[in-house]
Amino acid sequence: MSFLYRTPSQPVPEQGRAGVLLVNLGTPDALGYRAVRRYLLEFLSDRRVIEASPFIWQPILRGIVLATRPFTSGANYARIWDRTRDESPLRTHTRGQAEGLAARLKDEGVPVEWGMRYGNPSVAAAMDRLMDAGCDRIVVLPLYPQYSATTTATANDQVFRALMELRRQPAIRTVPPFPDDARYIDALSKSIRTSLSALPFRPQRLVASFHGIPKAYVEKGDSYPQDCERTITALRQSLDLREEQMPLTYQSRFGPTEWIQPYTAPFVAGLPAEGITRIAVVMPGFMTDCIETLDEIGRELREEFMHAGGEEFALVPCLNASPEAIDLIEALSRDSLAGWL
Ligand SMILES: C=CC1=C(C)c2cc3[nH]c(cc4nc(cc5[nH]c(cc1n2)c(C)c5CCC(=O)O)C(CCC(=O)O)=C4C)c(C)c3C=C
Ligand SMILES: [Fe+2]
Ligand SMILES: [Fe+2]
Repeated sequence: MSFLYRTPSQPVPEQGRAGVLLVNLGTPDALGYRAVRRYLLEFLSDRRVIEASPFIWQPILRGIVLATRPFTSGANYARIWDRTRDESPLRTHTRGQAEGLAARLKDEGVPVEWGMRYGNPSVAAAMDRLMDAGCDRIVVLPLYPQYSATTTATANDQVFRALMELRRQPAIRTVPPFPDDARYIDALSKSIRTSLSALPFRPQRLVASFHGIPKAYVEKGDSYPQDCERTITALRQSLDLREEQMPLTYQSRFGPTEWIQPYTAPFVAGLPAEGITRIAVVMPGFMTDCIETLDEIGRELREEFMHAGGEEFALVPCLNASPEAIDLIEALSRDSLAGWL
């Protein structure tokens, strides 16, 4: 294999061709220690995710963390795994979003591919397929509404890493984050209203839980919490809810350092003591359901809330491949395809 080894199998049409690449986080290929370990090793070796010096972090990762975490995470993945498709929900829903978008863009001859920052299908393979379809310009849509260096930036890094191996590079447009885009807020509002109206109880609180990041990253300039604030402010306005009725919290803390607060779990566990025993939880930062929404919130947090005296707990599903999600993804893609069709 030589440097600059990838050459597309199809020529670019004379008038050029645009394609769209959806990029999501990634998920293990299978259940079991080896597959979960491989995924966690790649994920947690990303220096945008763990900024500590690799000389200090890699021995800890390869020693303590990967000796234990694949077992605990693997048990959690086993609870949410789709046994029929033999894959995790994040992969199913990401594929569903790509297929939904492909159907919308088919008549205009715009191919759509999807790739994962960690694991499979890889971003490089997805890029190859677009180039093989004759694309010379690609819209990259990282599936994160709120910007973070730990997600959006590393997804884009992976795209540009793939470009480094191409003799003939396509033009790239990366879709900006969309924390308070009206079309995103509308899709969320609609999905929340539908979920809440089907509940057999009336929640006293609609808790919004976003994935957290280390506080130090924010102090160094990651604008992620500002984007989460923009989302929640727009969402409260759209649903006509006050701050107290729809509090903002952060979940999924990893490691011993301080992360951005308030933390979802203690916040929710403290609600019954204040007379709040019926809640619904929405996770607007996740475009697809995954281990963090279905297991950490849907199981773990539910148990903690009930144990603390809660009576009713509902989970609002993520947008996944719903028609509202496809409308949103299509609109965002078309913004960046402008002038290319
Ligand atoms: C320092 C560690 C981590 C940071 C920073 C982080 C940021 C971050 N992550 C998401 C979205 C997802 N994370 C998911 C899983 C997951 N996240 C971490 C760690 C950090 N995330 C780990 C170790 C894991 C693996 C699961 C586990 O072992 O607990 C997922 C789900 C993947 C799946 O397969 O279902 C998503 C999605 C965001 C949005 C974010 C920062 C804004
Ligand atoms: Fe994460
Ligand atoms: Fe988690």
